[in-house]
Amino acid sequence: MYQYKRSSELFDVSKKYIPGGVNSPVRAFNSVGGTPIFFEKAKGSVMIDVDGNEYIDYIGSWGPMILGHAHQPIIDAVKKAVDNSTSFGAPTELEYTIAELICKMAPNVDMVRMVNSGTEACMSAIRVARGYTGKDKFIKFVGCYHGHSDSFLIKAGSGASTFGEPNSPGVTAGTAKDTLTAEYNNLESVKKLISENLGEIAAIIIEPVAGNMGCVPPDMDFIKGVRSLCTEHNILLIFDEVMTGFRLARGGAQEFLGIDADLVTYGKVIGGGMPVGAYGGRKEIMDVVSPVGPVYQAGTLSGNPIAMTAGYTLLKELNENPSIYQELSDKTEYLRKGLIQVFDESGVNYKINSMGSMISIFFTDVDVIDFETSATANNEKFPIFFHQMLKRGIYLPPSSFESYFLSNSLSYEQLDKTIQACKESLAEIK
Ligand SMILES: Cc1ncc(COP(=O)(O)O)c(C=O)c1O
Ligand SMILES: N[C@H](C=O)CCC(=O)O
Repeated sequence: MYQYKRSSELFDVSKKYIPGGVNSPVRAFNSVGGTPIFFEKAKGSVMIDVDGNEYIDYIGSWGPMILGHAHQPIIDAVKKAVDNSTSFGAPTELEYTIAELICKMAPNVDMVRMVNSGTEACMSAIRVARGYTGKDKFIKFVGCYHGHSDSFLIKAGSGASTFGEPNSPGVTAGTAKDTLTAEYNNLESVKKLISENLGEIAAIIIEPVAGNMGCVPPDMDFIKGVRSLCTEHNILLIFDEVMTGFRLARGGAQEFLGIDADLVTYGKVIGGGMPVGAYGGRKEIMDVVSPVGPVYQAGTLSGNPIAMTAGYTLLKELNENPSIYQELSDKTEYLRKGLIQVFDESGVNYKINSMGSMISIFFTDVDVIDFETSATANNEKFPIFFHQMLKRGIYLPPSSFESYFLSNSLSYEQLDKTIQACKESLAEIK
């Protein structure tokens, strides 16, 4: 029987010094209730909390733990790197090495600039698109999340929707007016915005496989149509690959879907769990970035040697072992089939979406194709399921608006345990 005594104590004292006791809102368990679990350590796919409870992890630090926690080659490389200093604030050879590797792995990326988070990467990519095209407006999709910079907090997914604040106070009307919102998987909504704002749109930014309204794969006609519209109207297509980059395939969603982007943003994965982000694209576009061009973007700790070491070690392994992607897909498919079987037996309404190693369960009977349909699953069943799974040692994202991320360190035995836990949990929510 799991008990959360120490987590509870830590949550109480944290709330005194940290807003809501957490450093990022989705961690607070607000939409599922109860006490957030405070963790002490993790190895592979198992996380251990401060009360000594063990969980099979389906968050993977929100994506980067593709090969599992405390992956030995990353730990060894980082230990070695810290001896040489934790930051120089000056260029290092490693920055060139990882940039070259990213450009080799990712299609349409000739140049890449490192930043410190996915938010910074997306914010900078929009600035570059504006600087390159000389236009101000951009289109995003309802329920997609591109970080917490002002212009993205308009109908945003992830924590913003979980907390019922898709439009955040603090974002001025002046900023919001340049963010146009279309419906995911609805090409007509994109066409309409373009025709209403002809010649004014710099970029369309999209999660090519959405993960911040749960996992919502793109309809291929839709995503191809978005690409064509961008080409036709001189709009830059920005793929936000903070979740999908180097996860769906070596070349991320661009390779996985066979669609070319003009700019791409990356995040957590390229830091192997350290705080990193990056944006990149064709040379002619990236040449507008300072100090070559006039678009200013900087970062004191950008290209941090420890983060670069962790990221390079992970990317190198992914690059050299493409079978990892097949293994991950096979495991996700095994889990999906197992879940379908126990859900069908249970009689509980559900939909499961998955793509590559991203998967989500939705407690709804409508196909989940956009934010509106995803929101139908944000109901009373989800918190019950979440806590039933938790007490059986399965750690899922504490919000119905998040994707699960599988790690290749998951064993088939752990997947079976998860399916069995799901079967038992469903019996509790009928
Ligand atoms: C698709 C996407 N873009 C951007 C971000 C923002 O990244 P970060 O939280 O590192 O700022 C996230 C995750 O939070 C994300 O999932
Ligand atoms: N959806 C977000 C990242 O992928 C959730 C993580 C966070 O905002 O803390």
